[in-house]
Amino acid sequence: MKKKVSMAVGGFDTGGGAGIESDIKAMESVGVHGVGAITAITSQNTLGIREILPVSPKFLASQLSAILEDFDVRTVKTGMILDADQMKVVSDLLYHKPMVVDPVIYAKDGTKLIGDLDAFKSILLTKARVVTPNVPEAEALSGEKIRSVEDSRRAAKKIHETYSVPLVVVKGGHLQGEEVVDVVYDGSSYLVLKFPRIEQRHTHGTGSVFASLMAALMAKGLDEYRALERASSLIKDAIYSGLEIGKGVGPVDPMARLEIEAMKYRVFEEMREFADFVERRENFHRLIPEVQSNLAHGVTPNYVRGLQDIATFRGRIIKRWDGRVVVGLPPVFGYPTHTARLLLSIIQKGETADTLMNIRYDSTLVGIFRKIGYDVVEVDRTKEPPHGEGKTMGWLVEYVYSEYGRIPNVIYDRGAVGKEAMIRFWTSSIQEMMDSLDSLLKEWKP
Ligand SMILES: Cc1ncc(COP(=O)(O)O)c(N)n1
Repeated sequence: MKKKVSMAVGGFDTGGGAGIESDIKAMESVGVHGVGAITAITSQNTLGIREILPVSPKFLASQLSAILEDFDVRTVKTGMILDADQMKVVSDLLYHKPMVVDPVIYAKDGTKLIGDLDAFKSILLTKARVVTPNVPEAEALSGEKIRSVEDSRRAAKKIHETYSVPLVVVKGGHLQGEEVVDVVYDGSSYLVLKFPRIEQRHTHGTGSVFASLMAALMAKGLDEYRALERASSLIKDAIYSGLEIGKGVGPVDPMARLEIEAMKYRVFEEMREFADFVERRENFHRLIPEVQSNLAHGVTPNYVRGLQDIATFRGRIIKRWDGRVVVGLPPVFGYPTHTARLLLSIIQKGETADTLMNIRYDSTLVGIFRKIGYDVVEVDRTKEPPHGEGKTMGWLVEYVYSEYGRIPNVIYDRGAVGKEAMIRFWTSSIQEMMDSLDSLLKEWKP
C-alpha cells in the first residue's frame, strides 16, 4: 500500500490534545501518513502547560534529516517552534517544501509557544505557503486591531504583503457573532467563508488540527483552496465532537468524521438486516398501520448532529394487499420522514435513543408494552395546535417532555379527525427493537 506523507514540526502535548499527536491524528484521518519532528516536550493537560523542555536545534536537525532522507515528504505543518535557532533549522532544511504555518504564538492558557516572534516573522513566516492565524495571532502578525470582518481583511492583506505568504487564512472564531467568518487572501482576491457558530467549550488543539488537515490534504494533491474547503468542513465535526476528558478545556476530536462515517456504514448494514427480519417474520403485517411504517435508526446518539445522521427507509415498510411486508427501497440518511424527525427530537431531549418505529395502535399492544416493562404514555392529539406538516413530531416531544420531564419509550395516541391512531416506540439499539417486536408478535393473539 502507498500513502502520501506529510510532516508535522511542533511540540509534544502529554495530553494528546494539541501539538504533534493531534497533527498526526488529523493527517491519518484523511488517509495521509503523518511523520513528526519534535521541537519541545510539554508537560500539559486540559488545564494548561506546566513545563517545557526544548529539544536542541542539533537534535531537531537530526530528526528532520532522518525524515527527509527516507520519506517523500509532500507538505509540512509547523506549530510550536521556540527560538530563532530552531526556526533557522526548520527554514534551512524545509524551505523547499510547501509549508502550512500555524502561528501558535500563545497556547489556550496564555503560555508562549513561539518564544521569539521577530525571528518567527523573518525566518519562518516568509517561507510559508499558507499561514492560518486566529484573530489574536493575526493581530500580532499584522499589528492591526481586529474587531470586525473588515479588520480581518485588512490584516490578511497586510500579512500577505509584509511576509509574502501566498495564502493567508484569518480564522474568525474569536470574533463575536452568530456566524464564524474566516477571511482568506491570496494577493489578488478575498474569499470570505461563513459558518454557523458551534457552541463548544472543548476546543483545545483546534488550530493544530485545522492546519494539519490543510497540510495533509495538500499532500494528497488538492490545491490550497480545495484543501481549505475540505479542512473547514472536517474541523466543524472535530469541534462539534470536542471531548470532555479532563477537568479543563478538552481537545477537539480529529477522528470524529471517520467515526461518524464508520457508524453510518454500520447503520446501513443493520437496517438491511432489519428489512430481512420484517419481511420474513410471520404475521408482521399485523403491526403495520394504514399509513404504513418506517424505521428510523441513527449513529450513536451523542454523535447525532441533525437529520443527516439518521436513516429511514425511503420507501417505508409496506403492508401489501396480500398481507406481505415489503421494504422496497434502501435506507437513506437525511430524509425528513416523521420517524426520523421524531427520533431526532427525542435525542435532542437527551435520551439515548438509537432506533424508532411507528406501528399501529391497538389497546392490547399497549398492554403488552407495559407487561414487557416499557414506560408508556398516551398523547391526546386533539390538543395539537394547528401547524403545518413537519411540526407534529416536534410538538409531540415537547408536549410529552413538558408533562413527564423525559420521553418514555412508548408514545401512543388514539388519533384525531383525519389522523390514524398510532404507537411510536424507541429503543437504545436496533437489536432491542427486533427483540421487542418479536415479543409483541408472540404475545399478541388478535
Ligand atoms: C504542543 C502544543 N502545541 C500547540 C498548542 C496550542 O493549542 P491550544 O491553542 O489549543 O492550547 C499547545 N497547547 N501545545
